[in-house]
Amino acid sequence: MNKPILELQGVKTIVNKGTSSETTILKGLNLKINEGDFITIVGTNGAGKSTLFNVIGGNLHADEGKILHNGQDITNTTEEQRTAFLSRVFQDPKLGTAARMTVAENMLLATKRGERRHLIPRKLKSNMDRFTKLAATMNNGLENRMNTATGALSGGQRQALSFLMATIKRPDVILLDEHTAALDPHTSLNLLHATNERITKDHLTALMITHNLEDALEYGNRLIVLKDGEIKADFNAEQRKSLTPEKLYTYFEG
Ligand SMILES: Nc1ncnc2c1ncn2[C@@H]1O[C@H](COP(=O)(O)OP(=O)(O)OP(=O)(O)O)[C@@H](O)[C@H]1O
Repeated sequence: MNKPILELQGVKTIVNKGTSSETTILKGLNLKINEGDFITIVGTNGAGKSTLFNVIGGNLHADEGKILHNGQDITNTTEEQRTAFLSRVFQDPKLGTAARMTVAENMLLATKRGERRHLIPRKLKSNMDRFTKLAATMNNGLENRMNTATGALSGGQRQALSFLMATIKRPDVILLDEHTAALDPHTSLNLLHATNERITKDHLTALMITHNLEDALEYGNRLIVLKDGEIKADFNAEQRKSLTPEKLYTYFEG
C-alpha cells in the first residue's frame, strides 16, 4: 500500500459567505493522492475542478476539513509556502513564465522555487547545457531558443517551458490545469506526449484536468470524475481498462 503524498479530508469550500449568493463549491471532499499517481480529472463546467486545484495550491482556503502533505497538516499554510513542494501549470501560456526574461533565465528562476531568488549569470552559463538538453525533450525546437525572450515564443513553446519550469525541481505534486487546452491539436498532442513521458519516466505525482475524455482514459493511472463539488467516481488503472469515452460520458448526464 502506497502512502498518500497528499490527502484531503472532508474539504469544504464556501464562497460569498454570509450573503444571499453563498455557495458551497467543494462539498466535503475526501481524496488520497499516492506517490507516483498520475490522476486525470474530468467533470462538467462548474464541477469544482479548478477550485480543487486552488484549494490544494493554497490560493483558496478550505472552510472545513484538512489537507495533509506527507501526513503533516498544511491546511493553513499559504500558497507561497506550498510552492516548496507543489507546482501548477495553467491553461494560459502567458501565466507561469516571465515574458521579458529568456528561456534559460526562466529555467534558472524555476530552479530557485521556494528559495530566495538571485540571478547569478555565472550559474546561468554553467547550467546552459543541462537546460538545453531538458528543452530538447519537449520536441518543439525550444532548445534552439534558449536566449530568446519568452514573450517571443510560440504558445506551444511557452507552455512547454511552463511545464519544464514546473517540473525542474521535482515537486512532490504537479497540478496540470488544462495545460494543453489553448493549443492547436498538433501542438497539444505533442505537449501531452512530452508531459506523459516526463511524468512516467521520472515517476512524478501529477493531477491533470482535461475536458478530453479520450485523453483522460489514455494518460495516467487513475481517473476521477468530479460532479457538483463531489467525487462521483475514482477509477484505478484496472477499472479504467473497461471504460470507453461513451461510458465515461454517462457520468456527466443527469
Ligand atoms: N471565488 C468564487 N466566487 C464565486 N463563485 C465561484 C468562485 N470560484 C468558483 N466559483 C463557482 O464555483 C463553481 C465551480 O467552479 P470551478 O472553476 O472550480 O469549476 P470547474 O470544474 O473548474 O469548471 P470549468 O470546467 O468551467 O473550468 C462554479 O459554479 C463557479 O462559478
